[in-house]
Amino acid sequence: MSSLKRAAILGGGVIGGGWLARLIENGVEVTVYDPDPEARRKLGEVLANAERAYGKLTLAPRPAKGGWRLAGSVAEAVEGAELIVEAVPERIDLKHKVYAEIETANAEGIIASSTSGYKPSDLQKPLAHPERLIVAHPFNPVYLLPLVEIVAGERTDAGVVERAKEIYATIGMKPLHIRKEIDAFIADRFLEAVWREALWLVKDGIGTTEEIDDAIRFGFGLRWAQMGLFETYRVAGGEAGMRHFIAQFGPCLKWPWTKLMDVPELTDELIDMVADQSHAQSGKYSIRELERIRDDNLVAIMQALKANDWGAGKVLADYEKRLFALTGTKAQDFSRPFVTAEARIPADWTDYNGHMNESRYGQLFSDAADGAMKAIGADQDYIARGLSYFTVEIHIRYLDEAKAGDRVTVTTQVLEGKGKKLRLFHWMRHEDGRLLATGEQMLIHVSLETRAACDPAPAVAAKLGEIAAAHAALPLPEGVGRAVGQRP
Ligand SMILES: NC(=O)C1=CN([C@@H]2O[C@H](COP(=O)(O)OP(=O)(O)OC[C@H]3O[C@@H](n4cnc5c(N)ncnc54)[C@H](O)[C@@H]3O)[C@@H](O)[C@H]2O)C=CC1
Ligand SMILES: C[N+](C)(C)CC(=O)CC(=O)[O-]
Repeated sequence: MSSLKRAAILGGGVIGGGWLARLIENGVEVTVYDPDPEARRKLGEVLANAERAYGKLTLAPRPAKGGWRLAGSVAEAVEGAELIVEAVPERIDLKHKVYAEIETANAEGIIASSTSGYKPSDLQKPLAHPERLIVAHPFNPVYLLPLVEIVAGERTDAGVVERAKEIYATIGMKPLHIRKEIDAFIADRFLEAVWREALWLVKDGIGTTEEIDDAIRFGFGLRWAQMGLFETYRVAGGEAGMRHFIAQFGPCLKWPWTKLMDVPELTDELIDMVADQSHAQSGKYSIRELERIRDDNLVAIMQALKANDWGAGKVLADYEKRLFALTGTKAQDFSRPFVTAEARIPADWTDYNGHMNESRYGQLFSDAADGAMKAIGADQDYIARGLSYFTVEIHIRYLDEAKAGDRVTVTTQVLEGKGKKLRLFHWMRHEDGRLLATGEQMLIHVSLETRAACDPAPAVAAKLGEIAAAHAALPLPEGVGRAVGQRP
């Protein structure tokens, strides 16, 4: 889906692994370099968690997963890559060393540093081609959180910034262009402030790590996830909004409500205190388990926000719209059964029998009916004009099992398409062509205003008539007109 075909990742740790997952889940081929002998195992575990989370996040038809491999050197990894993601540890000498190695093998790819705080002008200083370096600062888990802060250095080419923004948008992200360079950009200045304050609160014995986390997650953390800070405080000002808020709470800014001017020294005693409290708080889970808990919660939050077309949920909705539009524009031969739905089965579609639950077959056939409606021009715009189709009957035959992660495709034949009636026959197949289920479905064209049956608009009737006439020449599908309990 992304016009980006090939990327390289240097550093396959927490952030490099997250980038790898996001890129391959969007069909990009990736080569990774990481000197850690454990890199393959660690990346494999991150990718398994990411696949699970992505499957829950969206059902939109994503492209076939991109492949990935480990390279033996930086030079080997970056060869031919359009995007070079640098995710090595936060040390500028190391980053400069890696850039020098990149320059021996790749002169054109965008170098996108994941740095949490170095200014791009400092990062690009020793480069022969500094114009192609940007900061693209992501947030953990990179495969789920949409924000990426894009920062250009003094010598970055404006075209590189634009191309990078386009790439990140197509892989489901929200590129936020930070127009002025500053250490730690926007988000990390915040996180750093909160982190410093929290360390003081632990050191001074005001709260444990768990109590501090509770203060965030039961209260303002929920507000921040959906409205940020300024909008939240505007609302907190009541009807008089921001001006009243500042009038009321402005004086506190001069009271001793923060320790931000001072940083607690990271003594062994403080480190032990934080680490021990953190272990008491959540040591019963492994890090991978905690990642899965975090991912499930993030998916639920983003889906809730999507339902409200708001914030991170709107980014998800726009990403899905783009994916659906791409499927819609695929050239199809409508004289034969055509593709109406595609999906990779998410883990939570499976049930206690260890396979896709029966209700999800119905969901996929419902998606297929939407695909057929789109094919005849009964799309979102048409529905917005007050016309649509309602399903009045469906008969499903469950012929095989599908497991989490399986890719399935539905093709559809129009059995009848005249006047108000639309009768469809769907085949759901595994990737290798094995039949998984069939569905025969009757839909009736309706006015959404009167909720009663009516004829379709002329353009839809004409397109449907064209496809129905072509399909009338095809043999009737095996299984048409089947009733429950009927033997073959
Ligand atoms: N962990 C976080 O929450 C975030 C980190 N970042 C930034 O991402 C970058 C990477 O951080 P993490 O992934 O957290 O670190 P990490 O320690 O998890 O991973 C770094 C990886 O780089 C590898 N590495 C070391 N030298 C290398 C070299 N010469 N070439 C290739 N790989 C090499 C290491 O083996 C390791 O696997 C840093 O710049 C950091 O500031 C950005 C956003 C969030
Ligand atoms: C702690 N940190 C500075 C590495 C955090 C980030 O850079 C972003 C994040 O994911 O929190």
